[in-house]
Amino acid sequence: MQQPLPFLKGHGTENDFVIIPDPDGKLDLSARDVARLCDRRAGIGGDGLLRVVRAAAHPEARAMADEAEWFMDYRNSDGSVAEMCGNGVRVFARCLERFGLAEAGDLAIATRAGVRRAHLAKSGTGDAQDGDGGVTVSMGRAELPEDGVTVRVGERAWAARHVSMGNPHAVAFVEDLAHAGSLLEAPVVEPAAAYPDGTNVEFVVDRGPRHVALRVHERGSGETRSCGTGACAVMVAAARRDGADPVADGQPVTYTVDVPGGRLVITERADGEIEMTGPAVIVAEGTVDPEWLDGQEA
Ligand SMILES: N[C@@H](CCC[C@H](N)C(=O)O)C(=O)O
Repeated sequence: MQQPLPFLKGHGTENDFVIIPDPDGKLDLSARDVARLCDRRAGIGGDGLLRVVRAAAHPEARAMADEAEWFMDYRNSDGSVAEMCGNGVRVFARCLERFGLAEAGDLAIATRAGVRRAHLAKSGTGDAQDGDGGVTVSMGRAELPEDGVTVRVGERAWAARHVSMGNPHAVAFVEDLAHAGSLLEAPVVEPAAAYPDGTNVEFVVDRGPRHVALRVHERGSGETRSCGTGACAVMVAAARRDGADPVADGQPVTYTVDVPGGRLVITERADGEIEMTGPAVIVAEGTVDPEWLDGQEA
């Protein structure tokens, strides 16, 4: 890489991202490059990376280009690719506004899990957390395979619910979030065959009626301060546990989901579509030294 590489840094409920604009899809960011950029000590630092690419310029998104101009190429902090990132898609929408590539209002974003539709409140309106406008995203429908899954941390084990939000989740209701321990290592999820590509794991407690709190261990990133797809998976698992099924009942249901880094409000509509609202904040912008990125030192 010869030229300084522009980047932004942003977060949604403290799930933080390095954002790299690459409209024409010219950059070849290897897993190693991503891991170096996301390194909190030797790099910029982030739970993941969002590359902003025109859908028409990316082989995985070309088929969506008629519906969505921009593709969110999301990578976990270890460099692995994931299908979807819920906090990331809000921050991505905020970035498009920041770059002048989209205006506040409605916009479609292509992801590996399909097109997601976002509604951006105008920046600086002060009508959401962090002094910035909130973003609402239609996250698609949840899938709930009926396979029995167990999550284990040390000596403790919980029955968990398998939920797909385009990416995989195992949701375990626990008595105390501290029971999940340090989460420095990935929880053991069994049977492993239920998740051939690994999984994100959420631990959930009740806070009140239709109000829960979670901790999450993310595939490819470790414990993070928030996971948007995870919060949606938790919302749906909690609703089913509480006997609510909006498609069957013809009634939408809304849960408040607290995460270590803030709060998300999530509605499952009567047509099954899940809508998540939360903050999306850009905190910095700069350039990466190409010599550092290309260098050999770890
Ligand atoms: N933090 C994200 C999820 C990112 C992807 C996840 N780690 C995976 O591998 O599926 C979110 O906000 O949804």
